[in-house]
Amino acid sequence: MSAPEGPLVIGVDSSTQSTKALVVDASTGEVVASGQAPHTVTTGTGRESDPEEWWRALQEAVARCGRAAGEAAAVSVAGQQHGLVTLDGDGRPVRPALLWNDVRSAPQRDRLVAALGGPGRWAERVGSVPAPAFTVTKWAWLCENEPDAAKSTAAVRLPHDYLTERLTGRATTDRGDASGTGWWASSTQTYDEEILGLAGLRSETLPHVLEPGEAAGTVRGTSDGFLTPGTLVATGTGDNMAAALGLGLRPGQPVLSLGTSGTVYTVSTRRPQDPTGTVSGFADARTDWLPLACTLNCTLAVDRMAALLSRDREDVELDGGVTALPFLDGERTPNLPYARGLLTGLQHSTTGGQVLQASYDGAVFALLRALDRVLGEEPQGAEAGGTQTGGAQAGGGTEAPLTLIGGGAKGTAWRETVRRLSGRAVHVPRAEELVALGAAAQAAGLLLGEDPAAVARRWNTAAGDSYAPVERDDAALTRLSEVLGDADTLLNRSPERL
Ligand SMILES: Nc1ncnc2c1ncn2[C@@H]1O[C@H](COP(=O)(O)OP(=O)(O)O)[C@@H](O)[C@H]1O
Ligand SMILES: O=C(CO)[C@@H](O)[C@H](O)COP(=O)(O)O
Repeated sequence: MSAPEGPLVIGVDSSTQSTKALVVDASTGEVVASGQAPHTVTTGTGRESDPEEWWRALQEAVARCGRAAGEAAAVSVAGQQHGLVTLDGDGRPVRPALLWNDVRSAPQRDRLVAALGGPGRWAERVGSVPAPAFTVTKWAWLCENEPDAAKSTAAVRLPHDYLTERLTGRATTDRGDASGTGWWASSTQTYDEEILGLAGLRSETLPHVLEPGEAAGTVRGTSDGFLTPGTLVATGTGDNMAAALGLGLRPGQPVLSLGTSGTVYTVSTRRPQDPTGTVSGFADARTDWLPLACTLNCTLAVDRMAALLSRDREDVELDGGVTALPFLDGERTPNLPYARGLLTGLQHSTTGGQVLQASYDGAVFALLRALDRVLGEEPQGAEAGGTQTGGAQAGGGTEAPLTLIGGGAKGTAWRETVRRLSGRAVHVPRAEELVALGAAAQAAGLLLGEDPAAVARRWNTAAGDSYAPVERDDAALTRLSEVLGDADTLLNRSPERL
């Protein structure tokens, strides 16, 4: 590896399953070192992680980058969105963080939506109709179910806020991640006092929202020595906002992220306001917007099905006539918090490979159903000929290709399922860890005084392999739509009847 041409920066992705750190040459975008450390996520009725473990994992992942990490001039931390981190007066976690994929706050979500005046009011004011994934519903759940923990809470942070504050000692966040809380209003770009009142949260417990391009601070001497004191710290942001930076995404370009969560999103110049709640109207990490739909059941659900079938994740078979809706954790898109996995169409002739392929189909179908609505949020991004179940007409035509990122993008079965069910061209960047790369671009932008998306484009991070459109499998899409409709009662069964 050649000697770095420019200053080094560090990008961190503290996501659901692990922390990934990249040391990047700010001039060329070359990844000169990388490190990863796992997280523990509870698997009971809730989904929780210990913020202190995230901090240890960050230190471990950066330490695994070796000496180059100590030479970095700037760092940025991107994190899984929405997580509720509650800190006591000494900055210590009051309890484990409630994660984005914990759906226990579904009842509180329903009550909060009604209390403000219904989905339309939320969409217009906040940009999103909150899902149980949102921080505001989790806080309401905590107040009702663990009042002592709520009373002990002196500060509320998102995952990336918590880690950035451990570095700098300052309580800050950014508009991108703030837009996933449910109490930051995209209409005013401020915390919404009425919503905070409905949730019973004091605004003084929240961090300051930095402007895009501002510094969160510098690494303080007491940051356990794994980074050089005085290193610049950028705002950080949510993981999907960081990935958009990492791709240097332009308005209207659709992205499908296949990670622990599945997400479909684009950058939009128009503030999203979807009253159906399918599209969350997030802010991006710059000055635009990030209309996004998210599924709870993506790579982990399909991996679980592969394990149940004792099959390798690539060992699939097509055309089995089997239909699976792998909603093992409940589902967010569509909004089915109490759903469980559903399999139908099984016959004596059905094979394990067909069941596994059906699981991929169900997971990708749930994402593609939202694609048109996501793209419809961008004036010039609205694409001709889109349909509810997959976007473009067969053959792709003039539509922008679907950019595929996340761990699942490395898989052939995932990629081919997206091609077959979308009928669109698919582009897979060679760069991995786009979230961490986006955080690195943000750090480089702060250091060099550049737009981070322009930095990513200068680094040519989106370079990769393109796959031509194939005939869209309309029969599979129709079958999936019909099963989803016919199973509505089953998928909405209340928790006590599960
Ligand atoms: N080669 C691969 N083929 C298919 N899937 C993969 C491959 N490598 C990793 N994955 C999937 O990627 C997932 C992790 O994706 P990632 O984006 O890193 O997660 P996170 O959302 O936590 O950041 C794993 O759950 C795994 O199922
Ligand atoms: O909830 C969302 C987006 O609204 C998720 O995308 C989380 O941000 C988790 O991200 P990953 O850990 O799957 O990357």
